[in-house]
Amino acid sequence: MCDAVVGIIGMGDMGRMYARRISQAGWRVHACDVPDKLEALRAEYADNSNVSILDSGHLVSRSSDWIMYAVEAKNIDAVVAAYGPSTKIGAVVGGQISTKAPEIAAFERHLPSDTEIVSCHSLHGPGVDPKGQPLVIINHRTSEGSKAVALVERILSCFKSRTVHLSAEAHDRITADTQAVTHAAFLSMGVAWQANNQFPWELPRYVGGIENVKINLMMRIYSNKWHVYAGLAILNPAAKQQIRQYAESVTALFTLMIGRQRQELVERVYAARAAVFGKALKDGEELLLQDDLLERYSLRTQPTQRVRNNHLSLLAMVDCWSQLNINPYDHMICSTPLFRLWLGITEYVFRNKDLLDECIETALEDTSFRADDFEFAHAARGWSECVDLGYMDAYRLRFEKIQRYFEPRFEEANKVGNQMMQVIEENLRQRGHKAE
Ligand SMILES: NC(=O)C1=CN([C@@H]2O[C@H](COP(=O)(O)OP(=O)(O)OC[C@H]3O[C@@H](n4cnc5c(N)ncnc54)[C@H](OP(=O)(O)O)[C@@H]3O)[C@@H](O)[C@H]2O)C=CC1
Ligand SMILES: O=C(O)C(=O)Cc1ccc(O)cc1
Repeated sequence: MCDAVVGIIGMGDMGRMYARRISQAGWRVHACDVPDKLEALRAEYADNSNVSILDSGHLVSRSSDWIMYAVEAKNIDAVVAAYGPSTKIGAVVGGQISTKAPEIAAFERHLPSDTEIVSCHSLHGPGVDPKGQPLVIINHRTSEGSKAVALVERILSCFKSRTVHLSAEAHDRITADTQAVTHAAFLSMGVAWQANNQFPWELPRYVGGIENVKINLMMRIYSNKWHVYAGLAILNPAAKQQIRQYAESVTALFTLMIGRQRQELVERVYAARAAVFGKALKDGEELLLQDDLLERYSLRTQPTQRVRNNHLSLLAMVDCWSQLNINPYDHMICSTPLFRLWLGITEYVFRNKDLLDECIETALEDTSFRADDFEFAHAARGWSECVDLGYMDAYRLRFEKIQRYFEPRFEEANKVGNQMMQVIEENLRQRGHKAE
């Protein structure tokens, strides 16, 4: 029974995805955006009688039973300050912000004290089918015997997502890893390739399934909006430390590589392997990914033979998890499609001893990756410093510079990347690797 009105404040990519699916399931949706987007939104929803575009968040707040804020993380405080006091008596409020600390702080600061707070986070982009993807529901403030959580669950059940209940704090700790650190690695790859003025798919050094994943996901991130990535890194209290550790792991391993410190490098990589992948796979359990599947998804026009790489970005990821005592498999409950691929290629390298030894050997003996690795280490430090200092504007400038460089190939990269993600997600599903 669709007996409640769903309010959506912020009709960007995520707000519109929610409005479309929730209204299709039969709920009435009251939504708004900034004034200069209202006309276009009214035209877009002219044929959808379940969606009403209202003039402002005041009108949405006073007429809706569950109000979901889907605005930029950096704006959440100002937007809740503006519309929060207009919340209908008895309504429940939540948000879609990727990091919950600033959202919850804004709710606590600006909502009437009797307003119940039940928030959510879909762990995927607006173009991904929510079916089977993790959906976090956060019961932050409800009264005894309240039906608020049940209402939100009922509204969101049309996504057929895999619901997980977490506190805001646990959500942020886990997504600092599955999102902020993961993005930091790919953002750094983009900076390094741009710094050396190269498109990796044109180089014989970057051939093979693992390289395809790196390139496609790097392109996917840079083709998106900077504010999503800046918000979830800079405003997540747990992200700073984790991104800093990733940068430190990259630097430490790179230093051992250029110093040709074989014994130290082997010991460090194998210690990290033992900590993260120490447990053997159980009977019947398989690797998340297979390289042959990934081989197909390349932006390259000419097929070429795979070249050995030291995979510094992957060695550093496992070192970082190990230094922070993180078991990435525990984080599958808040995994995005991107994180599953990242963990997949990392596991692929670390669970294959021959491949791992090849990485170490390449790291010590092959200097052809040095220039890229140097820029990668430098970039990882740069992103970490930017996040540490909390510089939104610097983040935006860094991000958009690289975005402009790769932009000519985004359309094609997104097509190839989407196919790759779909096939791999399907493959994971068939083999019973769920987002859990
Ligand atoms: N994109 C993604 O993959 C995902 C994003 N999220 C989270 O969802 C939230 C929204 O992201 P996304 O949809 O991608 O971002 P968008 O930029 O596409 O949408 C945000 C919308 O909110 C509008 N807005 C800003 N201020 C107000 C206001 N006062 N009243 C009404 N509308 C306002 C923005 O307008 P204007 O542009 O003029 O500021 C914009 O249209 C973010 O917090 C993000 O972290 C969560 C999961 C996935
Ligand atoms: O998969 C990713 O990490 C993405 O880049 C898409 C994304 C961005 C923000 C979110 O809060 C959830 C998913």
